[in-house]
Amino acid sequence: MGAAVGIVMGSDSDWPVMKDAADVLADFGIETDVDVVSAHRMPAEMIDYGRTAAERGLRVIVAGAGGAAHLPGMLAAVTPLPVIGVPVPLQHLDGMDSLLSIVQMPAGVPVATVSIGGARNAGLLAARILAAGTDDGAARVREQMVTFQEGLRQAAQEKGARLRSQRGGKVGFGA
Ligand SMILES: Nc1c(C(=O)O)ncn1[C@@H]1O[C@H](COP(=O)(O)O)[C@@H](O)[C@H]1O
Repeated sequence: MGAAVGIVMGSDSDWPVMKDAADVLADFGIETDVDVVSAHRMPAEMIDYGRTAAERGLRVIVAGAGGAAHLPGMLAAVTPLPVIGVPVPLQHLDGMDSLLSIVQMPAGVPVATVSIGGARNAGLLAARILAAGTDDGAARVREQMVTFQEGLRQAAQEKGARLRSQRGGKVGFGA
């Protein structure tokens, strides 16, 4: 089977952030296709990528960009697939520029925007979108997600236990 999730970014300089999306999807055994696609610098190829994404078998696109981040919104304009936008923080403005560029989409063209630098959550959201299907593959991802969530619950409980023991039992509900 080909890649179900396309991970694209405006430049290879975004990869240290965007890698987290690829890594968590690999943990779920979900195949990804990674590339640099820039709305600003290669508009024709970007439109082509978005227009052909669904027919190439992609089911979700994760798009990250920094600064004036038009890439996620422009992809959402030309594909019927769900697009998850990742604001990439740059040296100036700490990613606020990118966040506001991605999140403030006009009505009719949704981009699901995660937090600044939140590529791991973008990957997890892509997995959840795939898990919402009715096929066997979706059921498999759903089961894995439940196991993943159980891991989060256990880790949070351990954090509480550690803190309570450091404080001699003086924190926690009703302390
Ligand atoms: N925001 C965009 C777009 C776009 O939205 O089309 N294309 C490149 N970029 C961003 O420019 C930043 C600097 O890129 P360089 O490091 O290549 O100079 C990157 O964060 C990229 O996502």
